[in-house]
Amino acid sequence: MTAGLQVQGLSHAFGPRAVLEHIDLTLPAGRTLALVGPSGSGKSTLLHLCAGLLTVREGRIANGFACTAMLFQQPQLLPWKSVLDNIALGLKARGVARAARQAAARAMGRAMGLDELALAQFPPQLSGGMQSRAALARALVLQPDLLLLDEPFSALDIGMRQQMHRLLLAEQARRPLAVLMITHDVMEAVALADTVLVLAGAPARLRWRLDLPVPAGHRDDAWVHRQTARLLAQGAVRRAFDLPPLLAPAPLPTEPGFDQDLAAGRAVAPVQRAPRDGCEVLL
Ligand SMILES: Nc1ncnc2c1ncn2[C@@H]1O[C@H](COP(=O)(O)OP(=O)(O)OP(=O)(O)O)[C@@H](O)[C@H]1O
Repeated sequence: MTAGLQVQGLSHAFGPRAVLEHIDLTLPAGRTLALVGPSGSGKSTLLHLCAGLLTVREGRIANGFACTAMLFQQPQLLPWKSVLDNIALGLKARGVARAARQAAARAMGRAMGLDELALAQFPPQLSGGMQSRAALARALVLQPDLLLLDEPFSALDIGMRQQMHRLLLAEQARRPLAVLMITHDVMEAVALADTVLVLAGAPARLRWRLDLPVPAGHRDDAWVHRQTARLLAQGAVRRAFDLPPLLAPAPLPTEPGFDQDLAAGRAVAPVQRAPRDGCEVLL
């Protein structure tokens, strides 16, 4: 039985065009892994392969989680169903009786900040932020142990986005929910993830890995800003995003964090625990 999500030697091509090459990653229970990279680098392709929406042709993906849910860039709520019924959709598909699924959907919707009026409305009547809450509730009501996030918060303003982050972190504080997320927003990745992986190149490989030892629930804005600056100061990361070199590199923050240049020496060895603070690093 596979523990967590394991991706080994994964490559993918669309026709003659190679998109991903030799991707290795591991996501254990309760951890968050964020994939960042330039547009078109294959983040969605990798996520869709993990979700089973694309067929793996080279390499291996083993998903040992019992229940996987996914959130897309658009909330994708059914406009002809009430918000409550939208949240309950997955439970209906599982065959849960109407009264039980509505009770569970109501409780999750309320936990996501949707009041009775919002639950009774139809999706087009809600703001984008409320629709995002409904989409998150629809995923979490299934009690997934793996959540795949395909930039679901990208259209939200910064305040709304942070509210969504808090809801997600609250769920992770309650139970060991693993999250694999892709985002364009490096700061969002640093705010939420235990590990940030930078994907770049054509075909894309993992170029950089940053392990963040402070639990996401204990990070403040200043810490996130410093760690983001630290990541974006790395030459390999700047090259990945086609950013010009820094003229006068600022001193890197002294907080612990483990940077790994994955492009230098591709031999990926077993994952080991770093004794200093329990972060996992590729050695
Ligand atoms: N179904 C497909 N058929 C052919 N090419 C595809 C398909 N899906 C994606 N691609 C190509 O694969 C490459 C990677 O696309 P992908 O959407 O995975 O990148 P991304 O990093 O998620 O991009 P973005 O950040 O802009 O969403 C792109 O060049 C894209 O055009």
